[in-house]
Amino acid sequence: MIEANGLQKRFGDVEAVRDVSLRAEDGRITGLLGPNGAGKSTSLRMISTAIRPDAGQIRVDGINVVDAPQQARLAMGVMPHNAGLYPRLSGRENIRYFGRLNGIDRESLDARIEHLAERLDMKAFVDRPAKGYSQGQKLKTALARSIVHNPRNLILDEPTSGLDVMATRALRDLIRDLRQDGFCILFSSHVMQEVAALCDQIVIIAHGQVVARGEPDQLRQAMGSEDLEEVFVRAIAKAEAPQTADAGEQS
Ligand SMILES: Nc1ncnc2c1ncn2[C@@H]1O[C@H](COP(=O)(O)OP(=O)(O)OP(=O)(O)O)[C@@H](O)[C@H]1O
Repeated sequence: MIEANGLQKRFGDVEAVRDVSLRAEDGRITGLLGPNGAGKSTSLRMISTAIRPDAGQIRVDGINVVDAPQQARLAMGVMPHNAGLYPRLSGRENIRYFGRLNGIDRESLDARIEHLAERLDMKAFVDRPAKGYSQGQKLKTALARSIVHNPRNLILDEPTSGLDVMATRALRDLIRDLRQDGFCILFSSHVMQEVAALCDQIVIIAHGQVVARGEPDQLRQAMGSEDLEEVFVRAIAKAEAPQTADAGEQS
């Protein structure tokens, strides 16, 4: 489980995150949705220990990520935006390298990679150099790499951006499978349809603040529209009229 409370982060004059709180449960997919520049990546980077928040608390499976970042990292798999693979290494070697960095011993690592290659249907390409991989193959390798240490929480930053329809579909299926396995999954997107297709819970942010949250049906009700695209637009409009922004937020 991932819990963040009152996150704030400033880069010089830019208030990237002003007030973000969220709770992502095990066995559920939580989508962090917002327009470009809303503060999604910054929030996920704070949660995944890449940067320190200026204020606020983050707990992953109860571990305080600011006080115990290394311990927290073991509990999380992270797929950053545009995560690259080493092109000359095979998929297996890419995954193994990450596994070794995470301190997994050689024997359990080999077994784990074999399991993931089977689970993610990677056998046909996992021993080829990554430089020839299709988008979908790259994605599976990056996903396997991010969960090689067997975390219970998975954070994905705009995982489908730049992917074609087939690769997007394959990734969605994989994410659903991981939910089935009990993973807590938190991912960001600026595309409402993307989030609607996958998420059990949606947190909408704009201008660094949470402007609405809830299950898709709760959001439809709160924003008075059946169309989730319209829900997104209305929630963002509320953020742009700050005096009414709090009224629309659902817990
Ligand atoms: N390292 C940084 N230095 C300066 N400004 C930054 C930095 N990182 C983010 N920002 C700024 O903070 C704001 C939020 O950025 P962030 O990347 O979190 O948004 P986002 O919601 O992920 O957007 P996108 O969908 O475009 O990726 C933006 O105005 C961005 O320019």
